[in-house]
Amino acid sequence: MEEKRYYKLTFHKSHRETLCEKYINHVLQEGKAITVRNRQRKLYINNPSQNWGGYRSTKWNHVTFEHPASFDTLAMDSKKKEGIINDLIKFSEGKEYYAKIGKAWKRGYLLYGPPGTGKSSMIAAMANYLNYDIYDLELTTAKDNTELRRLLIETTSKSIIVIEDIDCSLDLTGQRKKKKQQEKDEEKKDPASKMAKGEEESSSKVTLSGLLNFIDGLWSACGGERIIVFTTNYVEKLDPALIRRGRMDKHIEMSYCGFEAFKVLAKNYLDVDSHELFATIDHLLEETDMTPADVAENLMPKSQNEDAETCLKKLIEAIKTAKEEATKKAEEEARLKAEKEEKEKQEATQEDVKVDESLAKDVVENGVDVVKDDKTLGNEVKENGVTA
Ligand SMILES: Nc1ncnc2c1ncn2[C@@H]1O[C@H](COP(=O)(O)OP(=O)(O)OP(=O)(O)O)[C@@H](O)[C@H]1O
Repeated sequence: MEEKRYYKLTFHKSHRETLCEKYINHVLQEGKAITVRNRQRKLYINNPSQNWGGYRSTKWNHVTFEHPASFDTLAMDSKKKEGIINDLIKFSEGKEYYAKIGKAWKRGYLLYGPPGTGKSSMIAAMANYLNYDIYDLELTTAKDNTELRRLLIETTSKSIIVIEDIDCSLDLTGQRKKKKQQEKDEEKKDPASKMAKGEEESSSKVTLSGLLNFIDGLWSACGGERIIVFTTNYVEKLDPALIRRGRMDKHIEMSYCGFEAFKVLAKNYLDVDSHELFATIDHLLEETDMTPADVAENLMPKSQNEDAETCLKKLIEAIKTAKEEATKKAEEEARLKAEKEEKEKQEATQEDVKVDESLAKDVVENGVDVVKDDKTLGNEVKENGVTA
């Protein structure tokens, strides 16, 4: 049995009011805050449903969440960062507000940007900032919408539910309408294909509507205080229904490393606030797309002998190389494009020649017609002339 511990307070009766009204309340609130602060946060990962049955089995496996990322270590534009922090604070303190406006206490974030720009780091920073658990939902592991619902009902409040690379998880992209049309066309040609597909679909599919229901549905009102995060490298591929405001309330672009983001990394990795090489780096980063992950990798000292200056020089070389590669790539792309255009032009000319040839043939034939027509006309004129 849990040991019950207590403290005995002795005080003069003149302090009775202060003690009962203020002090005890303060102690209770501090106690709760300490419990929250010391709570070990967890990272949950969903189990495939064949492992759900049996003794002690669960839908989610968990490990202790110990990612060190924070908003201080996150390299991005400071105003943008501040905006996100304020948004999170407003959300986490918004219980009454959400109740007042009649909305479930949840918020959706869409994080998009190229690989290595810090989407995962941002999620970790959010969880650390708010002291929330993370549910890393692997959609392809869920067999269908019912399983998805059962998984979500088991999530607890004060949590971030993450679906990474949503564009790869399922066929939830803007392509679905085109694909449906294609399928319809195929079915018209081969009705048997419909049946085969039906079986396939029922064996494993979380659908777009299932996912939308997951975001909007009634379940999300149970317990509240949940953040839903989708990440993607290709925001333009996603179905607009999935990311419209109200579902994904805040869209956050994680972009290539700018000078401000670089300064955060330089401070974190090298403990340097300013350096004469900063101006060169600022200039180079303006012209070159480099992810914070690449910048960080170059800034990290690889041996005891590498000091801040060596690492900054290393970074300058890396950006220059990246710039050269980008230029070469752009030139190659331009060359291929020009080649393609030239080929298309030639094909069009050949097509024109063919058209000209067949036209010439027609003209020869039509020429005969014209002669014939002329004859007819001549006759008519003659006749008219006679009539006249
Ligand atoms: N904005 C950033 N601030 C600080 N570190 C970053 C940032 N972006 C990337 N990094 C560093 O690069 C590593 C990879 O970044 P991260 O996994 O967060 O990127 P990602 O955008 O989620 O990539 P992917 O799309 O491939 O999952 C991180 O561990 C971190 O060290």
